[in-house]
Amino acid sequence: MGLELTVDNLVKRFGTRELFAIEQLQVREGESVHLKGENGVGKTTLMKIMAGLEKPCSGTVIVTPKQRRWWSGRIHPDVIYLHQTPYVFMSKVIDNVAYGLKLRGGSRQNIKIKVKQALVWARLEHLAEQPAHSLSGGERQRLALARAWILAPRLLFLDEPTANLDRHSVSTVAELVSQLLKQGTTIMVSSHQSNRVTELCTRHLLLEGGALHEGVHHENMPHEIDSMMEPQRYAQH
Ligand SMILES: Nc1ncnc2c1ncn2[C@@H]1O[C@H](COP(=O)(O)OP(=O)(O)OP(=O)(O)O)[C@@H](O)[C@H]1O
Repeated sequence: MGLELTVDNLVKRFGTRELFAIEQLQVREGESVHLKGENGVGKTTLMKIMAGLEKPCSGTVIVTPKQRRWWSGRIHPDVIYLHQTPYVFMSKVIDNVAYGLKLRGGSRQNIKIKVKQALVWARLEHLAEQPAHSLSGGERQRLALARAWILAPRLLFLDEPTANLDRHSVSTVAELVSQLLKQGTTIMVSSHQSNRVTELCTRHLLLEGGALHEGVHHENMPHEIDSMMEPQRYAQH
């Protein structure tokens, strides 16, 4: 059964200010969603609530097939939220990539193989031994994507993944996101403007004036973009 996330009557307030009230939203497996909206409208807050990292004031977010009340504090293992400014541990790049997989358990040999695959996938192999905190903005985004990729999420929230990146870095991030889509990962990406990553999306939502508006669907827009990568090389994980 496909993963489905359903939002019902979600309200978020900070003090007396109502940030948004969202009656209904469904995200189905395989979708690629651009969450658009001006700075400060609540994109981050909404995605964090959907990812189970923040509580709404009222309303529900339910994911099926595993029904779960996200704000009970439990994070769904198939859902990952990547922050706009990726957090890195004070350790080497390779250890940052391995972290989540080690928490999940598994043989050392298997973890080693997957970490290597993730580093190659995100084009970070040459930086494997470098301290993660010394990475550039673009490299950090790739590290964040590698850490997500290695855990094979079914739903991935990307919060402004191209903020402050130059054109080349945006293209590289777009290529990695394109790979994730081809592998079947459902993606919601927030950005106040269109860019090469949001262009991969077939569904567009606009958060404006505290309400969510459905945009245009481009059903047949391919997820393909020019890529120098070998697409299916590490498709299984
Ligand atoms: N913990 C908090 N307490 C009070 N206000 C908050 C809190 N978190 C966020 N806000 C406010 O809620 C509003 C929405 O913030 P949010 O980060 O969700 O917006 P955004 O659409 O993601 O913005 P941007 O595009 O600039 O990242 C902002 O005005 C912010 O200051």
